[in-house]
Amino acid sequence: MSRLVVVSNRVPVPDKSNKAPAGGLAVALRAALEEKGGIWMGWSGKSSGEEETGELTSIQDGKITYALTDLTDRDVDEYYHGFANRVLWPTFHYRLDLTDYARKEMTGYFRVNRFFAERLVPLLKPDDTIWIQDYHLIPLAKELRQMGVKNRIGFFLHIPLPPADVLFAMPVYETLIESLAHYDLVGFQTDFDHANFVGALVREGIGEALSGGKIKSHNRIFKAGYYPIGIETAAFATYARRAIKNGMVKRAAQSLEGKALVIGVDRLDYSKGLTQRLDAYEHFITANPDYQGKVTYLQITPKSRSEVPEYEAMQRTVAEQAGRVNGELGTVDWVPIRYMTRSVARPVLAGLYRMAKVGLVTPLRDGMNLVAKEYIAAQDPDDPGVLVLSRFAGAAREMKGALLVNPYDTEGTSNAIAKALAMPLAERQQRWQQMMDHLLVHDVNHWCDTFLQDLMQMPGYQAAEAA
Ligand SMILES: O=P(O)(O)OC[C@H]1O[C@H](O[C@H]2O[C@H](CO)[C@@H](O)[C@H](O)[C@H]2O)[C@H](O)[C@@H](O)[C@@H]1O
Ligand SMILES: O=c1ccn([C@@H]2O[C@H](COP(=O)(O)OP(=O)(O)O)[C@@H](O)[C@H]2O)c(=O)[nH]1
Repeated sequence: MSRLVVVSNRVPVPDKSNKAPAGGLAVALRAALEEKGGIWMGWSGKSSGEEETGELTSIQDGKITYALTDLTDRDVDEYYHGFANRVLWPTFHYRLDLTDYARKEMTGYFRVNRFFAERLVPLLKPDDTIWIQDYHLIPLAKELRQMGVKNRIGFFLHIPLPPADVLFAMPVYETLIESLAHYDLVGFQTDFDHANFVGALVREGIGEALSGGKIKSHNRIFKAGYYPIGIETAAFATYARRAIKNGMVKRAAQSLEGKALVIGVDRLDYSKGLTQRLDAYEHFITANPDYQGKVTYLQITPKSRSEVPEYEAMQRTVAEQAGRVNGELGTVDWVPIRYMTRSVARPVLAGLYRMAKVGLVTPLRDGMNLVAKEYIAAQDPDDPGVLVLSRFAGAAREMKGALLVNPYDTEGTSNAIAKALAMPLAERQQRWQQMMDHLLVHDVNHWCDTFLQDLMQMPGYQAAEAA
């Protein structure tokens, strides 16, 4: 059986001192690695200062070897904060206004990808299956091919892929598209992302769609498809059921004093639509005065990528906005918004989701959004809450029982909050059941298995295949 080699920017190394269960992606990939045996390689999250680090740190856990590399300060700055998070992230999230393209950082991005390839090659065996994750590592297959690697290589993009008009505004788009042609399978989160990719190739005259999801481009035939990522649905539902015994969850429930809970959980990221969401909540409270003092909105927003200027600026904007709404609408015995920037462990999150009558997931653009799926998995079947979901989250392609909103439409989102809070039990149950049935089948193992099955069906790397 062929070994699996996963490469991602961040590597969820198991931490025995941390009792919190890992996220679904880590669990699914770990399960696949455990079954096949394999390697998970990536950045340690640490900087080695000015000097390039010599050795990979290797951690053995059962049949899995975690292989971690430090990066220099310059690498972290140019590759991660710079090109990945100031060019690729905003462009792929349709935010050309926030894209800050610089040639130096682009060079750093390609340099770090080559560095990853150099580190990976000595670890590889000829029949390993390689699965590369996300936008940080788009050029990695090309680098590996140049070093003679002929293994099957798959790539999964966790964030959206925008249409050609947006994508082509990025100065280096040709090189990145060409890089994708070195994979055997390229996976996206949704049918829209997949269609945008094929559309961009066709429009540029650099690719054509063949039958069976195959694509001919840059003298290669490879496959592209969509594989919406799932969560560990059944396990998450169990955490949520058990969470009522958790001390912190109990204290949170008592502190509500009977008020209806509305919850939002997002990294502090401009793609998550936080300012628009706060506007919508303010509008809801103002337009529905009967709810004053009867509802509490808890927004859990761990800080993220704080070294990137746009993220740092957002920390102030969102905190000030939450403070202003509380100042203007709050009373001596009611705070409309509880806003926190500390992260919350997943078992506690599961309990909070279950307690919440409304899950507010309103990104301006999101690859998938696992919070939307976790909120549904955590609900009590006898009294489920309602998901208010942005139509621009990848999750909206699957979660048909949600109240879909346009997050730019303040009044529309405000109306959806009101509708969710007033929704009769029978309708809530019918909507929830439909989504839960879907999530139980389309869980994270399903995502992992379908991607790997499709990858294994590819014939392997043949440079002259399409000639
Ligand atoms: O590693 P960070 O820079 O701290 O960022 C955290 C992760 O954010 C992104 O998540 C995406 O993947 C999710 C799972 O597929 C998806 O639900 C979500 O919509 C995406 O935004 C990023 O793509 C990851 O690489 C980061 O680790
Ligand atoms: O305080 C927090 C906030 C978020 N999360 C987890 O972070 C993930 C966020 O994933 P999502 O796909 O929603 O967005 P991303 O941050 O990857 O863009 C989810 O699994 C959340 O449960 C968490 O564990 N603690």
